[in-house]
Amino acid sequence: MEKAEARSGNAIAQLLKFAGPRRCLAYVGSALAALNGVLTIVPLVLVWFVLRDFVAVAPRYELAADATLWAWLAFAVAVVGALCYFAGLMLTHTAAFRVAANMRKACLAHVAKVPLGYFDANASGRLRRIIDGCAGQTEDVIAHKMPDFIASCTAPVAFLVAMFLFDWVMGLVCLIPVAVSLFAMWWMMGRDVPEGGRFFMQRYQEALNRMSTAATEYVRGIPVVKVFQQTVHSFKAFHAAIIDYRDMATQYVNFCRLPQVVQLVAINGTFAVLVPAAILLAASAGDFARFLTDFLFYVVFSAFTTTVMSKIMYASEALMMAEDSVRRVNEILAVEPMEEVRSEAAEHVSDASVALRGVTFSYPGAAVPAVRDVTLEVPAGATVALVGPSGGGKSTLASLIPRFWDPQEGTVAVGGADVRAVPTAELMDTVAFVFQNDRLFKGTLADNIRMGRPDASDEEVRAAAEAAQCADIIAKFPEGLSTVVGSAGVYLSGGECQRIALARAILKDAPVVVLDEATAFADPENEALIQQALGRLAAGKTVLMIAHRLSTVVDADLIAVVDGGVIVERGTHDELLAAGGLYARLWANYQQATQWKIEGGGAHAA
Ligand SMILES: Nc1ncnc2c1ncn2[C@@H]1O[C@H](COP(=O)(O)OP(=O)(O)OP(=O)(O)O)[C@@H](O)[C@H]1O
Repeated sequence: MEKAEARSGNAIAQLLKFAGPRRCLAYVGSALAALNGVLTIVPLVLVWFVLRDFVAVAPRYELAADATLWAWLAFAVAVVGALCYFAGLMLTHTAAFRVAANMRKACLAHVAKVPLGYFDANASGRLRRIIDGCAGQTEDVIAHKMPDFIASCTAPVAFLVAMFLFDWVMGLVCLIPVAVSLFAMWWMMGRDVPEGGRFFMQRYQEALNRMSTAATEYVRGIPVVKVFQQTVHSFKAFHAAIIDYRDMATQYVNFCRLPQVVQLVAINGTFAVLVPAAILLAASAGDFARFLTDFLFYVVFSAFTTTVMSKIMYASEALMMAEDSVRRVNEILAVEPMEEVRSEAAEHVSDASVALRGVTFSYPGAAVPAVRDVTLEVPAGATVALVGPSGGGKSTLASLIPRFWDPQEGTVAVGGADVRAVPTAELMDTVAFVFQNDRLFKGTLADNIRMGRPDASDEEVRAAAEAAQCADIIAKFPEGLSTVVGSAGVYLSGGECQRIALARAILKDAPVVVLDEATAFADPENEALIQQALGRLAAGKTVLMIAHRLSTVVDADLIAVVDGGVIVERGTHDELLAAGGLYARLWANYQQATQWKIEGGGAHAA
């Protein structure tokens, strides 16, 4: 609730900045809306003139010569008012679309520059909700609510002026409910109290986010709940999120109860003050006919007040939403981008070596570093394996090479150049990264592979698929490489997805390959195919491999054992076995586990 809570006015100004030069459309649209607010009063006044003329000559109505003129004038002003409103809306809509589009573009352009590791901590669903949802919300605010709000504010001002044309005492009486209603609205939304509307939208959105995240976790975990016969309460986070949301909403409703009732009574109760005032004033009215026509004007106006105040109320709510949207979008835009080196200061990759020197890195907000003072040289063409207990820091080390994060201390060099000084495109061309759970995008298998090198020919895509042992996947579907991933009936197992991802990396043909080996493959057949694909990918390349199964690292040029964020041992397989340290223990455990598997399998077969 600190600096981010821009006031509604600021929020609109910040939103309009996204419209660029087109924000003048929003200003002109708002001016037209303001004019329309004034013009809605004028026909009421003119109709009152008609009434006054008729009352003055009653019952010889044909003598009211000007009445027709006033009536036509009222009609003309109403038409001009409607045209102003229409033109204003057209302009605010154009500005609103521009704001929403530019907001989306700014966020997308910015997230493209933030460290890739940012996406680990910020689920794609949450980012999508902010980028798309907030932009959508602001569209409605700029296009409709802002002009409505302005028109609704200028109308009472115009009325204040008009009021002096008639009976100003009755005019003042009519304004009492308006004043009470504005006070109630300020009470609900304007005050800087923690339970007030100003902060409600932020807390409401946060509670909703927590609830939807917890709900997703809950749905994902349903199989576990069923298998272990747990109740809903086992999902404490979901339950707590619902209770939290309920408490927050209840607190807000309790807070709003009194001011909302006062406001609704006030905006609907103009008659309650107008009629007694009229009764009191009638006794002292000199010209009763004139008094009656004035009274009629205020009767018509009181209905108008209700509409105006309702519009102000809804617009205020929308402005609070805009404020919240701006805050969320600003949160994204405030994420420190990864600096792109200026071309004159750029360093270029000269070979396929990788070197980490004195590297220390802590995740944002983490109390202890995930890796500490790590130095590791990987000569061009060598295969280095990172092994070690879970949580030791292997993936973190590997992720520093393609700049998922930048280390706080030390340097990471590829081909002799500090990765921070290598232009992003050059670094991405040099390093291929194969994740444990590589995702496939909605699109054909060929599109998914071609992402490795967009200008690759169909033949090259096919060759990469074959090298990655994908022949059986392609043969499985009648449309082969043109099969759309994610369409009905197209399901790829984890191992199959990884082979497609390997084909993508093979097609990319980058000289440095960072491999995060999958912990578990679906079946031995898949595993053997993946090993072959990995072999094809690694041939002739510099490979940094995070290995979970030690059988794959036996032939590595160097094995680095990572534990507690530091490299505790390094050497070849034989050297490390001879040293009898952590690696030797891990190897013994691994051998035992494999033995157990074989025996278990044998027993099962028997
Ligand atoms: N995105 C993240 N944000 C904060 N901390 C993280 C993040 N990713 C990993 N960590 C922490 O950093 C430490 C090292 O994790 P890392 O994933 O690098 O280990 P690992 O050796 O690759 O483990 P595994 O073999 O289980 O994949 C762990 O304590 C982990 O909790």
